Amino acid sequence: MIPRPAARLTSLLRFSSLPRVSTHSLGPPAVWLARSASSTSRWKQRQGRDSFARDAKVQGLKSRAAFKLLEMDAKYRIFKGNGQTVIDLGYAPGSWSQVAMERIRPHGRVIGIDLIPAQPPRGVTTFQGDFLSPSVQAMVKTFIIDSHQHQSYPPDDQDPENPTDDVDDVDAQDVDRPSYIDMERHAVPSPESSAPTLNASERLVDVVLSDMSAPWEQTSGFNVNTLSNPYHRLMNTSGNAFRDHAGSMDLCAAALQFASDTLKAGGHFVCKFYQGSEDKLFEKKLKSMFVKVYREKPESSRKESKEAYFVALRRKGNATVKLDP
Ligand SMILES: C[S@@+](CC[C@H](N)C(=O)[O-])C[C@H]1O[C@@H](n2cnc3c(N)ncnc32)[C@H](O)[C@@H]1O
Repeated sequence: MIPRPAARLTSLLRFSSLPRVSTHSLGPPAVWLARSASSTSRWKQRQGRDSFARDAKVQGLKSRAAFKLLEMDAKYRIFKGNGQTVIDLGYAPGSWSQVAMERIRPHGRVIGIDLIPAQPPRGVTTFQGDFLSPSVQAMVKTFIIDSHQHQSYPPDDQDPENPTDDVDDVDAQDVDRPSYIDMERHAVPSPESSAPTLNASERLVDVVLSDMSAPWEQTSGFNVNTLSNPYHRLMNTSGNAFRDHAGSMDLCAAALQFASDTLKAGGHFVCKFYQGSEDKLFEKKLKSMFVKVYREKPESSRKESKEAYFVALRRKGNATVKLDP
């Protein structure tokens, strides 16, 4: 039985966020307006009835998705504690990153990647870009290696539970990284932009998480100009089960290829998918690379959704996968 979220998450309450407001909005295309109003009220009604959504709000978590990861972590011990490196693919709005950060603080690091701009949770380093793009993957890999070489921890005599005020002023790590526009410039695959192949000693990641799901057309939230919860502006399923399944398998494949290149021996991998005909083949690939592989449908995942998760534990030392590009 999963402990009540409120009991387990009191320490996450300290995560508060100041909304960063964008100054312009183009507004909705006229054709979406009618659907937008009704789907917004349906969404609001559903959220109102949803105890996980309410708990998330009360506890300062960026979305109800946090509880899925908390359930899986309670069952499988995905995080081993202080100092780990966690990659959070499809991090926005950031509740999985909040959970991961809480588990691996004070010396761990969480690196989030998402298609859409979002205000990163405190202490999380983020990139905006399409993770299916080899140039984005290459940039993240290079960042992991470079930042590992330059990693600096606070002095030992500083109490990690009570960091000094100046640490509190920093919302997200200030890293020297290319802008989104720089990334887009390299979006056309070229030999230089393809992801570098890493040798075993350059595999520095402890956990790869992927909650990516393909954003569908915007149907609500056109009047929301804040980055603090961009999630509400996207639907993450198309309503077409095969399309959702096929899209999710592409995202899973990209996440697994990245895990194959970056995860340490013994590292863990968690990946969302929409159930369908191709998931067995993907599970087989996972079993070739990890000691244990489980399918999970967390209690907090909506019953009516075909969404589920693979939890793959303990990467085998020399096992790699090569997936079709
Ligand atoms: C369900 S949300 C993730 C919620 C998140 N785990 C949390 O706890 O806040 C799925 C996210 O995947 C992102 N996504 C989908 N396809 C992507 C891609 N190709 N590259 C990067 N992010 C992607 C979407 O933009 C969306 O923000």
